[in-house]
Amino acid sequence: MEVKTRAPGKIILSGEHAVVHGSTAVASSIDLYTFVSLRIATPSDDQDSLKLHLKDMALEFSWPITRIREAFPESTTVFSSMPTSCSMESARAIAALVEQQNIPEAKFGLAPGISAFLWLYSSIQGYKPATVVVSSELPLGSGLGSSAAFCVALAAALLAFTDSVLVDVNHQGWLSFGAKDLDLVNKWAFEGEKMIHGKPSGIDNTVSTYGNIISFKSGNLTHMKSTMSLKMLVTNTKVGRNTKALVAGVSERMLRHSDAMAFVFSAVDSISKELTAIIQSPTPDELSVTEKEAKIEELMEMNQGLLQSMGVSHTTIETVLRTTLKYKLSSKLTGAGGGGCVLTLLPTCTVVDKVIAELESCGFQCFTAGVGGKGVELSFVEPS
Ligand SMILES: Nc1ncnc2c1ncn2[C@@H]1O[C@H](COP(=O)(O)OP(=O)(O)OP(=O)(O)O)[C@@H](O)[C@H]1O
Ligand SMILES: C[C@@](O)(CCO)CC(=O)[O-]
Ligand SMILES: [Mg+2]
Repeated sequence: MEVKTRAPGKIILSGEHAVVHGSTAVASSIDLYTFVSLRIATPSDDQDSLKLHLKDMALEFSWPITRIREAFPESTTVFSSMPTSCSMESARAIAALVEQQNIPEAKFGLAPGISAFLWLYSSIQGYKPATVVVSSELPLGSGLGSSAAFCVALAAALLAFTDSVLVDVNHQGWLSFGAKDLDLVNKWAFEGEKMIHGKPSGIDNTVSTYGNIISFKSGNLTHMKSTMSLKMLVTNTKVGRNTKALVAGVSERMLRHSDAMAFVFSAVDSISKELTAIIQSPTPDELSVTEKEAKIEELMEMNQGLLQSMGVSHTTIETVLRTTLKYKLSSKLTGAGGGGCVLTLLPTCTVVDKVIAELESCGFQCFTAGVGGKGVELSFVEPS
């Protein structure tokens, strides 16, 4: 028996970085997914290793089960219902397991993801030989939550073969988890995110797990009932960056200028709260769709200004802002910034061809994202 899971990426409409420091943020899942398939080996497979295949990168890793057992002598599957943080000792053992794999230098950025995989696997499945295959529609390290989608899809697949969750193995097609099981997937995914981001707020794994549009503050999620359809253009500047380093940079600025940064974070909190109210306010009783869109655009511009003051914008992001403004469109970075992706609100009836052509002539890549779909799902596949 094999299980396949898919977990969506996300966009942050307002509040990235400030959310790490306790402000409200608003995020939505998008219709681009990371897929994980897990096949636990049976005795007839004669397999005594744990294999990880990163399909998009054409990379395959393999660890003898004896090495996994030595690295995690405490690990047993009884822990699968108790999400646990990776200890310093386990982190050292994982670093040694990753080092042995001789990752090509250009792909060193994958090491934190592989470490998260080893922690989640050994904690949830223990010492079983298995093959895990990962593929993704999301650009990695671009602000669309690839790390969270990876951890959520992985946690979901690993938990599907434990007694800690209740799933119907005979169901045909994509299947959702129950509410309690989603909570468990989310908690384990957060443990993985910690190994990739250092100090994540939890918003990315939460929106990838539950889907939809959410508002999030201090670890608490509120599902939003949007009364309008939001159309977003996503522009990938293709400038690589690392969320962990950017989050650490904002925290350092916070330590240097704590009073000023507290005001910045508080302003972001107000922006997210106002955005939450607009997205959910009934139409046309209060505001027309056009009025709502104009308000959202203004809030996005204000949020972008505050992100600049946190030090996480980038010259390429500024180029996207200037270009879209020529077409009277408002934009902000999304995710950790420092490059990566920029969001542009596309108000009703906007013609996008010209702005996309101009952005792509700068070497950027544009696409429109389906906003607010389902969260993580799973599907059981019979062996061929
Ligand atoms: N499909 C995948 N396969 C393997 N590793 C992955 C995959 N997706 C993400 N990762 C891991 O996550 C890292 C990228 O995470 P990072 O948090 O820096 O960017 P992001 O999640 O795409 O953006 P943001 O956090 O701003 O939304 C990769 O370098 C890798 O370690
Ligand atoms: C930059 C950040 O706010 C969002 C990254 O998508 C980090 C986090 O909340 O964990
Ligand atoms: Mg990430």
